[in-house]
Formats: sequence, structure tokens, C-alpha cells
Amino acid sequence: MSNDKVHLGHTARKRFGQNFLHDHYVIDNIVAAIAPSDDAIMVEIGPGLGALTEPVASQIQHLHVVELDRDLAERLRHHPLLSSKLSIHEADAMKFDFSSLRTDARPLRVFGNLPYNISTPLMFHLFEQSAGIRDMHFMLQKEVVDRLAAGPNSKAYGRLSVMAQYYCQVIPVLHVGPGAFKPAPKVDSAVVRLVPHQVLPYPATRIEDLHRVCMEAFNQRRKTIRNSMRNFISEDALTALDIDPNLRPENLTLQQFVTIANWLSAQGQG
Ligand SMILES: C[S@@+](CC[C@H](N)C(=O)[O-])C[C@H]1O[C@@H](n2cnc3c(N)ncnc32)[C@H](O)[C@@H]1O
Repeated sequence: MSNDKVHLGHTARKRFGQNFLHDHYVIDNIVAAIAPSDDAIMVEIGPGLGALTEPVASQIQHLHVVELDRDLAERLRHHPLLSSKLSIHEADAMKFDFSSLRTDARPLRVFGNLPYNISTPLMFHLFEQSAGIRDMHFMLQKEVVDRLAAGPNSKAYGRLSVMAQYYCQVIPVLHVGPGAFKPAPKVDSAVVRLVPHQVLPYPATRIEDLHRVCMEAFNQRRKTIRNSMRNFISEDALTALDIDPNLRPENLTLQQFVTIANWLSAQGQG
């Protein structure tokens, strides 16, 4: 085993997606982007060995952390500087009810250097609870940030772009190379800021229908939507919605996806 896997006396566990930040310049930039504040309930996902936890906690009164690794949660409980400021939730963030942390009128602010193996489903889990969240800052694979932020007519545009932008404004913040982590991941990383819309710009009648339309369209992204959507909407119905059936899914805007999903919901066949 290479020494790269041992950081501050802890052996990184691959199954928990553990790549610990150790570059102080990068850490400072991330904390500056987060701009910790006491006017919200701050929550970190995957505090690990505390690379972000320590500098964030030093700027605020209290911080919730959600950590799945029992050993790391235990270390944090005994951390000389942090333990008095932290509420440690030893739990799986994928199943965690973040809204349960809202014990007063303040919104949540969520951040984390996410385990890359679960980052996409975890974001979907958070999008569903986004009404009570002011903002989220996540370290992700750069490719995922590119997909989150992509607009129509680009290669990176897909289901993740449409669903993320349905719920949030997406702002890429910082590019981070592999050397900032121990062990170093094989891919480039980036920090993204996600700001949930106060009022959804294009509300879907049934969110399941929007999921379905995106899924069916992007599963066959080289086909025209006339073909990839023929299971649930006819060419004539698309034309009646003022959407060209010859387009491919990557040409459709979020608004057009929602228009199709809402048409589907209105048919009562979603
Ligand atoms: C990429 S590491 C980041 C650690 C630390 N924040 C840092 O930046 O150095 C991901 C962290 O998430 C934790 N983790 C992995 N899966 C998790 C899950 N399902 N729920 C909560 N935490 C998880 C890992 O144990 C690890 O501490």
C-alpha cells in the first residue's frame, strides 16, 4: 500500500470515496467561496479529517456534520478544537433527512468535498429538499461540474444539467487539480455553488414526469425527439406545443422539457 493512502494517521477507505484535501491554498479558496455565516444552519457532508471543518468552524458558532465512517466520526468527537462546536451525525448522507436540522427559521447552507462515487444521487437527494436550503458548495469531479452547468447544444448537456437547473442556479467556482488531495484522485475536480431557486422558474406538475421525459430523451441522445419520445408523445402533439420534433434532446431548453412533462401530466398517463 502506498503511503499516499495514509493521511494524519488514517488509512483512506476507497469504498467511502475518501480523498482528503491537504493543500492549504485550495482549502482557503474553498472556505472563502463558502463564506461561512451564522445567519444560516451550516451543514458539512463528509467532514473526514476536518480539512474544511476546522477553518469553517473557526468562523461560526456551530456546525452540523454528517459522516458515515465510524472511525472518522469518533475522531471528530474527540477533536480538541472542534468537538464543542459540532453536532456529529454518524449517518449515510444519502438517507439523511436534512430538513430535520431546521430547528429555527434559518435556512440550511450545505457544503462538502463529496465522495465522488455517490455525488450524483446525493445531489438529487438534496434537490428534493432544496426548498429549505439557501446554497450548497460541493467539490465534485470536474466533469460532473461541467455537466451541471452545461447549457443546450453542448456535449455536456444532459439529464443532470436539466434537473440541476430545474432546482438551482449553477455557478462553477474553482478548478482543483489531483495534487490537492491525498490520495490523489485520477480525475480533475472542481467546486460548484448551487443556489436553489426561491421560486421555480418552470415548475413541473409532476416531477416524476420531468424525470421520465429527461431519462427517455437522453438515453437515446442521438435520436430526434420524434423517435426517442414516441412512447409517450406524438409528433403532432410536439408540434402543437411549438417544439420541433426534429430536434435532439441536447437542443431542448429546460423550459421545453418542462412543457413536454406538463403535457404528459395533463394526459393523466404519467
Ligand atoms: C472526499 S472525502 C472528503 C473528506 C474531507 N472533507 C476533506 O475534504 O478532506 C469524503 C468524505 O465523505 C465521507 N462519506 C462517504 N460516504 C458518505 C456517506 N454516504 N454519507 C456521509 N459521509 C460519507 C467519507 O468517509 C469522507 O470523510
